[in-house]
Amino acid sequence: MCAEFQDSDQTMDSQTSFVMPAVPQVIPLPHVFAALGSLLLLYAVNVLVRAALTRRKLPPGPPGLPVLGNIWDVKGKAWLQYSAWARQYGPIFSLNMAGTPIIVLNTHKVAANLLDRRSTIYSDRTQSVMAGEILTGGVFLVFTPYGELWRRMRRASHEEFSFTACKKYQPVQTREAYALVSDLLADPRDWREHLMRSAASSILSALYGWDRLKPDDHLVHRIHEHTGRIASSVLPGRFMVEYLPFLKHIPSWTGLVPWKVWGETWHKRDTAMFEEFVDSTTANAQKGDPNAAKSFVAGLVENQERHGLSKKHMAWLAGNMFGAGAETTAGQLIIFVLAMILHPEVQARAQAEIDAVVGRDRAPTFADRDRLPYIRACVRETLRWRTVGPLGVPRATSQDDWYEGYYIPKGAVVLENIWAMNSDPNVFPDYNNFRPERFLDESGQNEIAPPDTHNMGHVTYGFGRRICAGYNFANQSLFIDLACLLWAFNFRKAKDERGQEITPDPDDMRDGGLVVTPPTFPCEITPRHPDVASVIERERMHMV
Ligand code: HEM
Repeated sequence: MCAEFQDSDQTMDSQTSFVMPAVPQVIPLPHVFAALGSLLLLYAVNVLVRAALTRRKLPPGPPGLPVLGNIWDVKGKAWLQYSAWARQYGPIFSLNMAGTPIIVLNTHKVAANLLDRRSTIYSDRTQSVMAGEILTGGVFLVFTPYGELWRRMRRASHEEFSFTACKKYQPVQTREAYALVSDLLADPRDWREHLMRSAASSILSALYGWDRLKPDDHLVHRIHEHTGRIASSVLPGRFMVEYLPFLKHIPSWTGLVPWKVWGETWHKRDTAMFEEFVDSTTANAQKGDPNAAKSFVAGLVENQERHGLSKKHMAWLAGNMFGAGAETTAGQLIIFVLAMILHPEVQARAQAEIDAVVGRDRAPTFADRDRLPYIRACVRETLRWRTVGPLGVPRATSQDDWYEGYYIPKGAVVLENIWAMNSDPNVFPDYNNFRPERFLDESGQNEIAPPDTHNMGHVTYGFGRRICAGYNFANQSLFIDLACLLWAFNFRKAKDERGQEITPDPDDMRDGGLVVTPPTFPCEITPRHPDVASVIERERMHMV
């Protein structure tokens, strides 16, 4: 990490060296009464609204309790519960969350018909007061309501992350992939940590032009804390203000809303941190640092006027890219390792392709991509087989709509059941198998994809105007990482103390708040040939 970041970070800490208010654990009695009163009022309104809604025909769904509806019906792994309901109620079903309708879309066709083809109605997000308004000040792209500001930020991020623009990040992504190979050679046991660090480092380098991150870098720690704060603040039940939004209007100075003071204070601190990153990147680019000059932030600053974004907007846009891109990409890499140890036949075929095209005297590069169709198919299959975001990011409708005779009211929450679509037996009869060749034509050279999957073969990046803003970058990261990992290593099941193979359960996926990943599992990672270390060190030297 360059000195400017460390210095400026210390300055910021010393300026804000106060004790952060704790989030209140005990709620004062008057609040409780106010809350109960409001809840009763809310229920009464909900009953009336619900009664009005059911006169029109919502999509079918599980019956639920009077007034409260289905709020207690979704337990544990929601994507599995939704997929079971999809089998029972069909491609589109609805739930009643105490008056708020939730519409769940379960097939490619219905999701594409609504989210892609009627995107003006389905591109808003549900609003979270703490995460969307207080902690991130309304400028976090993932949560920003569908409107003018979202459009400006999205256009700016597209210019920096389009398929063509993303090519400028290939050198840092290659550098990170080679560094990952070195880390795994030195310390294969901590493989999961290395994958996480590598994904974070790759995206931070692209955003700010930073050098490779060290494992204990304090800035990464701070940014991860920021992401964790946002992820935990959207958990249901964490803040009462989500159920009683009028509470947000109580001024902070009254001392009655310590949770608001907490959120506002962190918003100020995070804004200062992200703005500092913009300043340092701009300074480094002006000094002639080539990575800073090519970075996402340098691009934003250069076109700031045309994009119509303030410094704060740009700072948060970059911060959001990290939050949305680091753990998701790392999670898919972990899923890939799981697939490799459970499907050695796929691993062998992928390695044969790499040996034929790349050989052993050099490591893979992006220039090999066109000649590695099976590796490209492995990327697609990794994203289809298990996904870090099985239900995507919730949408909200911005006006009433009707679809195949069903009424979808304005303000309904809409969920894309990516899990059900990626494992639809009508589209992928052997959906539980990891079989990359499903995405190749008979020649084995060209990619094929089922309809309504945006030519990707899976819908893991979502749909329509709010489709993942970083998918080109993620696809590039996954390609170069998979190619280098398969070039360098054999992945096998680890053995226990009695010499028995340990087989991880591919269905054991855990919800970590931000991403869904397999729990930690042991894995044996060994170099494929004696020259891996010397070749990768030589490649890394050439990159400096
Ligand atoms: C394999 C890794 C990734 C997966 C599986 C993933 C998945 C998703 C999904 C499902 C959404 C919601 C789409 C929707 O509403 O239909 C999303 C949104 C988003 N993603 Fe990704 N993502 C990944 C990597 C990245 C990366 C690397 C970046 C940044 C460089 C990124 C930035 C974003 C942003 C900013 C949004 C919000 C877009 C908006 O609301 O307009 N993602 N992503």
